[in-house]
Amino acid sequence: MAAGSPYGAFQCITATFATESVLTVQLNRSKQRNAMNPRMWDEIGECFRAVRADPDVRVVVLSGSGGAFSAGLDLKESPSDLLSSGNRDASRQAYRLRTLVLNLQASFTAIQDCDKPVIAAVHGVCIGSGVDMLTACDIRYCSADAIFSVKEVDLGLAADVGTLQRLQKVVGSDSWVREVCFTARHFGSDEALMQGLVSRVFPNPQALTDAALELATSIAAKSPVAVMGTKHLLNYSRDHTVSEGLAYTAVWNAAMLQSKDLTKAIAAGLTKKPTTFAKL
Ligand SMILES: CC/C=C\C=C\CC(=O)SCCNC(=O)CCNC(=O)[C@H](O)C(C)(C)COP(=O)(O)OP(=O)(O)OC[C@H]1O[C@@H](n2cnc3c(N)ncnc32)[C@H](O)[C@@H]1OP(=O)(O)O
Repeated sequence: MAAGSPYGAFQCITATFATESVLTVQLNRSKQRNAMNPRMWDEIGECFRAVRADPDVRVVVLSGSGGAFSAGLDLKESPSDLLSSGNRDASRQAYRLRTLVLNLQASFTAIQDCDKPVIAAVHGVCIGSGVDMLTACDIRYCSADAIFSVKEVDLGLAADVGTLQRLQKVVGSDSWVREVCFTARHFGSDEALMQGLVSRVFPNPQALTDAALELATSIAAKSPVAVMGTKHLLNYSRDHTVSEGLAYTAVWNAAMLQSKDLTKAIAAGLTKKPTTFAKL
C-alpha cells in the first residue's frame, strides 16, 4: 500500500487494490460475523468518501471476511445513544438519535454517491444493516450459501439506514418487499435471484470472488468518464421523473461529450484495437 494511502488506517474494514484500479473493500470483523460496530460504520463512510476523491479507483468490490457478509448492527457494541437516554429530556434525546441515524445513513449513502461502480459479493449471512448496505451498491452478486434477512422488525424497529428506501427501487415486487420487511424471514440465494436482489448466483464463495473481480476488471478498462457518468445518471434518473432525468442528462452530457475518451473509444471500435483511458 502506498505511503499516505487513505485506506491504510482502518481497523474494522480492509481496503486493498486487487489491480491498479480495482479496490477490494472487506468488512473485517469475521469473529463477530462482520457485525457493524460504531467504528466499522465510520470507516465505511470514510472509505467510500476517499474512493470518490481517488482517481486511481475505478471500481470497488465489497465483501465480508470469514464466513459471512454481515450480521448487521453490532448488538453488543451499538452506539451509546441508541439504547440509553442518560436521563436527557425527550427533545434532546430525540435530537441526538436523529443525528446518530443520519450519520449511519450517510455511511451507506457514501457508497451510492462515490461515483465508481460498487459490486457487492455476498456469501453467508447478510442480515439487517447488511441488507441496507447491499441496496446502496450498484451490482449485487452472491454465492449459493447466501442467506438474507431484513431483520429490523424482530428488534422492534423500522429499518432506518436504507432498505425501506432503496429495496423497492432495486427489486420489482412491492408485495415481496413488504413481505420480507414485515416478517424478517430468512430467504436464500435462489429467491434473491428470482426477485432481482442479486443478478447472479455462484456455486461457492471462491467462484463469487473470481466473478466479481473479473467483472470489476472489465468495467475498469472502460472510459472512467463514461462509467462515472452512467452511475451518476442512473442514480439521478432513478430518483426523478423520466423528463427530469432526460433534461439533466442533456446538460450533463453537454460537458461530458467533449471528452477525448469519445473519439478514442470510437477509433478503437472502428479499428478493432484495444485502447486505454486516462484516470479521472
Ligand atoms: C439506528 C439503528 C441502525 C441500524 C440498525 C440495524 C438493525 C440490524 O442490523 S438488525 C440485525 C441485527 N443482527 C442480528 O440480529 C443477527 C444476530 N446474530 C445471529 O443471528 C447469528 O449470530 C448469525 C449472524 C446468524 C450467525 O450465526 P452463527 O454462524 O451460528 O454464529 P454465532 O455463533 O451466532 O456468532 C459468532 C459470534 O458473532 C457474534 N455475533 C453475531 N452476530 C452479531 C451481532 N449482530 N452483533 C454482535 N455480535 C454478533 C456472536 O455473538 C458470536 O460471538 P461469540 O463471542 O463467539 O459468542
